[in-house]
Amino acid sequence: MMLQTRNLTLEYPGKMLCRNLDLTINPGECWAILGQNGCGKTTLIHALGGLRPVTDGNESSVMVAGKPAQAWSRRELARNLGIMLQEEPGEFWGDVHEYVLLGRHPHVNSMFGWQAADHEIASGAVERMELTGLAHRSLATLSGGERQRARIALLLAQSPECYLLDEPLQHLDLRHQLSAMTLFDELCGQGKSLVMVLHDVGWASRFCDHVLMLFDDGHTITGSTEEVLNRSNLEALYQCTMAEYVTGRTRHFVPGTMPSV
Ligand SMILES: Nc1ncnc2c1ncn2[C@@H]1O[C@H](COP(=O)(O)OP(=O)(O)OP(=O)(O)O)[C@@H](O)[C@H]1O
Repeated sequence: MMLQTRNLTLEYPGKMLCRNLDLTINPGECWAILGQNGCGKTTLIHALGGLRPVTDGNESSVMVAGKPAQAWSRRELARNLGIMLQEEPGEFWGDVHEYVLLGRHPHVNSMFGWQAADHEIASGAVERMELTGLAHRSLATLSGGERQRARIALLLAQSPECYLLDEPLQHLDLRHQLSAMTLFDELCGQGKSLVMVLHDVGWASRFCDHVLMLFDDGHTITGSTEEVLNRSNLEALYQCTMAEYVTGRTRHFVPGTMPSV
C-alpha cells in the first residue's frame, strides 16, 4: 500500500473535520476527495502529506509506504510524496525552467548541483505541460493558468510515487483541465497513486477510480467511484439537488436546485 490512515481524526476547536478515517490507497489508484467548502479537504491533504502532525491521543496514524511520514528523511519523503497545495508559499524570482528544476531536489546526489539528466527531465516536464515557449520567462510574469501548469510540471519533474493534489485544476481552461486529467490518468497507468481534491464531480466520475466524500460533520464515505458516486450521496454531500446525465460510460452530475430556506 502507498498511503494508509488508521482511525484518523482531525479537528479544530469546535469543528470536527474528519472522524476515525480508515483509508488505504494503493499504487495505481486515483482518488477524488469531494466535499463542501470548509469541510476539511485541505486539512486532510496536509495530514496525509505529513504537514500536519497527527496526534496519537486516539491512536490516529498516517503511514506512507509502510512508515509514518515523520520516520522518513525529507528527501526520502519527497521521493514518495509530491504535494501541491492551493496556496504557494512565497515568491520565486527565477524562470520557468529553473522553477521546474526545483522538483528534482530529492534526486540530486551531487554536491555540484543539477546534472544534465535533471535539466532534461525538467525540460520534458515543461514540454508536457505545453510551456516550452515560456521556459525562459520569469515565473512571476505567468498568467494564473500558466503558473498552475508550471506547478504541475514541477511535480512531474519530482516524479514521486504518490501525488497529493489540492484543487489541481484551479485556473485551468477546459482543454488544459482535460490535458491535466489525462496526464494524471497516465501516471496512474504507470503505477503512481493520485489523491486530488476536486470540485467538478464530472472529472471524478470520468477519471477517478475511488472517491472519498468528506461530510460537514466529519463522517466520510469511501469506496469505488461506481459505488460511491451517486445522486443521493452527492445530494447529501452538497446539500442541493443533483441531476444525473449519462454519456457513453461516463456519468455527469450537475447541481439542480438549492434547498428552500
Ligand atoms: N488554524 C485554524 N484554526 C481554526 N480553524 C481552522 C484553521 N484552519 C482551518 N480552519 C477551519 O477548518 C475548516 C476546514 O478547512 P479546510 O481548508 O481544510 O477546508 P476545505 O474543505 O479545504 O475548504 P475549501 O473547499 O474552501 O478549500 C474550515 O472551516 C476552516 O475555516
